[in-house]
Amino acid sequence: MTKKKRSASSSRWLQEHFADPFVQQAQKLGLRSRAAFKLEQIQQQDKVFKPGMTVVDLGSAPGSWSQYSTGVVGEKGTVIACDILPMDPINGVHFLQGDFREEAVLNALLSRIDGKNVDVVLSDMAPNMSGNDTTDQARSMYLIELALDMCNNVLKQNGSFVVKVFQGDGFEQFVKDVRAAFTTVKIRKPDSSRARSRETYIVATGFKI
Ligand SMILES: C[S@@+](CC[C@H](N)C(=O)[O-])C[C@H]1O[C@@H](n2cnc3c(N)ncnc32)[C@H](O)[C@@H]1O
Repeated sequence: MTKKKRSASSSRWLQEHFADPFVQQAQKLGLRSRAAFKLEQIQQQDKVFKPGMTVVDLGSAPGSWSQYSTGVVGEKGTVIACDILPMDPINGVHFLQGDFREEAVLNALLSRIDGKNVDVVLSDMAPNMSGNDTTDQARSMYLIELALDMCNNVLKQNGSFVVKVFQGDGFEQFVKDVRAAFTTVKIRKPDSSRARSRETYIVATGFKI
């Protein structure tokens, strides 16, 4: 069988990926992805996690945000994670595999959470990109709106929400909706987030209920 030749763009991506200092550092530290450094920087700036907290991690695979959060909340804390893809087990993390857009998956997650008992909702969810900007943006906005609904279902008063949002249609309205629900809202672009990526992170604290 002849090997399929890599496209120029995928070869470039691979070269960039392996030369990336955050990728190298993540491998050295046994982290599942470089995304951990984004959350670490958010924690340094905004102090969203404390030991003993309960965290929900939406779009958790391969697991570096779950690894990072369970490390900070410690044995007395809880991390409940969900992804459409499988995720290898992490000590202290309760993982549910399923599509968060499905009501049955939402209900299964809610059944693992004891009412409005969550301190932090994380969402790093991103849809599979089709290459059509309009479709991709709409799919991504839908996921983050569901994540904001999750906050309304499970967050304690003064809880926090960290969510990846792509700049584009719907961004400004989403920021407004988050501002209505939280007392403080910051828009962050961590150093480890690639400059050319439209991704930003909204860090919202002080959930109003
Ligand atoms: C950028 S990755 C998350 C990386 C993760 N935060 C980490 O640190 O390892 C985005 C994830 O969102 C997940 N995702 C996308 N759509 C989803 C959905 N409808 N339900 C659950 N997970 C979803 C993808 O499967 C993917 O694993």
